[in-house]
Amino acid sequence: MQKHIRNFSIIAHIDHGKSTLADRLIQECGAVSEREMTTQMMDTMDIEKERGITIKAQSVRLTYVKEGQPYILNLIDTPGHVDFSYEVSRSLASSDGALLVVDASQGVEAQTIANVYIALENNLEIIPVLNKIDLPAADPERVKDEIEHTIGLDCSEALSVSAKSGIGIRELLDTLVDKIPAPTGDEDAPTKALIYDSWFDNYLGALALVRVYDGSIKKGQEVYVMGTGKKHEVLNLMYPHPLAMQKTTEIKTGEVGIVVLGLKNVGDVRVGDTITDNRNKTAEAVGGFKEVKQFVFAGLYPIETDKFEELRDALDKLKLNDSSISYEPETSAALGFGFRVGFLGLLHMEVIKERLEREFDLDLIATAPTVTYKVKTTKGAVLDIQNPSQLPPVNEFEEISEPYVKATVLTPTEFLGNIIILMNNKRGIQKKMDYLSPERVLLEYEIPLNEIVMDFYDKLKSVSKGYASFDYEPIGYQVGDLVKLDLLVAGEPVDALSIIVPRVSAQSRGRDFVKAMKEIVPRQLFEVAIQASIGTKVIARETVKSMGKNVTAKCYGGDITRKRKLLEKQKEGKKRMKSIGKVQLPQEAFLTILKID
Ligand SMILES: Nc1nc2c(ncn2[C@@H]2O[C@H](COP(=O)(O)OP(=O)(O)OP(=O)(O)O)[C@@H](O)[C@H]2O)c(=O)[nH]1
Repeated sequence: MQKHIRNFSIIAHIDHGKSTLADRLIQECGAVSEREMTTQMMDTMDIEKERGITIKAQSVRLTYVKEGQPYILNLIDTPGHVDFSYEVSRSLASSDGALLVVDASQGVEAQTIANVYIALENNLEIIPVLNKIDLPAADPERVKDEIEHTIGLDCSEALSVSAKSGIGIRELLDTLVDKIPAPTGDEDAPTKALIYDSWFDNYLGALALVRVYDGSIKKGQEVYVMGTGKKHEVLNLMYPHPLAMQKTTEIKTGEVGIVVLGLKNVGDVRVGDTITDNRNKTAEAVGGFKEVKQFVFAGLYPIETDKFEELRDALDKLKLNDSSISYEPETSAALGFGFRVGFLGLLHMEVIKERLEREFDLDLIATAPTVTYKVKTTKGAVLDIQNPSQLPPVNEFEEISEPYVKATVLTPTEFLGNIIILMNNKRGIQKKMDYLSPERVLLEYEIPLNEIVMDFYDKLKSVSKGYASFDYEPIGYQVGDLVKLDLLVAGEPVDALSIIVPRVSAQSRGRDFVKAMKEIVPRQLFEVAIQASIGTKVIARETVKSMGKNVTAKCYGGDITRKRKLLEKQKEGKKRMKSIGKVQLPQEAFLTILKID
């Protein structure tokens, strides 16, 4: 019965307690035993548990009994980090309501606002929930005012809870049953189900997590996937659960479930696609949501050149689970064969690189991340450039455009000055400044995305002692006065180190770049010139002096084990080095540009 189903997501700024709240709801509904209960049940990947962040949205089906009536609750825990906002958008597309969790000791932050907008776009019933009221610093009244002021959401009936100690959890469950609308699909219409997540399981193959809008999906049914135009037999059906998925024979109207079609490739059950009955097709697919789009691109190269095929295999396997990466082979004169990989953002890039190294035992060099530039050539073509070294010569193009974003920053007022300086340095244009209270202020900027994919987060954190929060959304392209800056090591241009920079700051960037490189390039047996150039014009130069002697000379005789250790260390260091011509460069040299202002 649809009237006893509630489909909802939990949305919040990072660390405001979504995963902890999900744990508590799971526990309260008795979906896992005391013994099985671990913290952050819904964060199943190792990296998620280690970093304490949610990367993939997860679903769980719960049963809650209110006044003797059992209700089916389909809960979706969503990630809070901006890189993974498309996960939020697809979770919300399949929900009827959202619990908006706000840390009562902190208040509204950048992702609180961003996620509420996605929920509003999907016409969801939003229930404000003030979490962490057990903390002495909790100030629910102030935070309610903030929510009303920034988002315009009525907070008179907002709930106060502590996900940690369990205060207010029953009331929350009762409220969501009362307030979140039940699904309203047509039970007799042809099957219509939205795939809102898919992943690869080693035993079962590609799995599709669906929300059924009309009709139902039955075991043994012949279904038709509208986007791919292929028909498949439903081999199995399950209800989602972080520990033990429960088998079923039918997923009914309004329900959420996992469909097993025996497919080898997740590409056959793409997120956003619609499943219908092969003999009785629905007229229209379910309306979509934000497409996954890669914003950040970087070259990934194996340190050992013969590992290229292994890297390809590893990427193929990762893609089975994380369809949000893109990759194509590229070659670099300096680094050999590798891939240009597209990511959702910098955190996503870090996570993928770490998984490739850890799960597939690869040593990789990542080049500096970059955005997609649009280059209009003199012949009238528009090229998408995701690798600075591929920018055509200056006389072959008319203009370069770069992607811009609307950036929202929330900060305690004491850091306002620092943040304005930072945003100006990053070419940001201020669009709004709104005091939420005498202590907190909201800023909106238009800013080139490229400035953000460099080390913006770290800088923002350091100028605000970690208190400012930040979110962004793309707003299209603008023409920029940009040039390519090349780096030469011992007279050789290193293509993997080229970057695109604004002309006005090219000179100073070039100087800082060579200075920083000088610190990183180890002394060689000969003198090494490090130069920055624009076209053929050298604009900055530093020299790394020759070393000549063996490092053990430092040991003044004596302790032989110390000598041996040093030699071993030197050897170990060499393994992680990359030879560029005659010069050995360490891995971090390729990310030097991220370190300079
Ligand atoms: N004191 C207190 N701490 C809480 C409460 N709820 C969550 N926390 C803590 O806050 C931190 C963040 O909680 P998470 O549940 O991981 O937050 P999240 O919103 O899921 O974070 P992401 O998954 O990274 O987006 C953890 O250290 C929790 O233990 C609460 O009610 N009271």
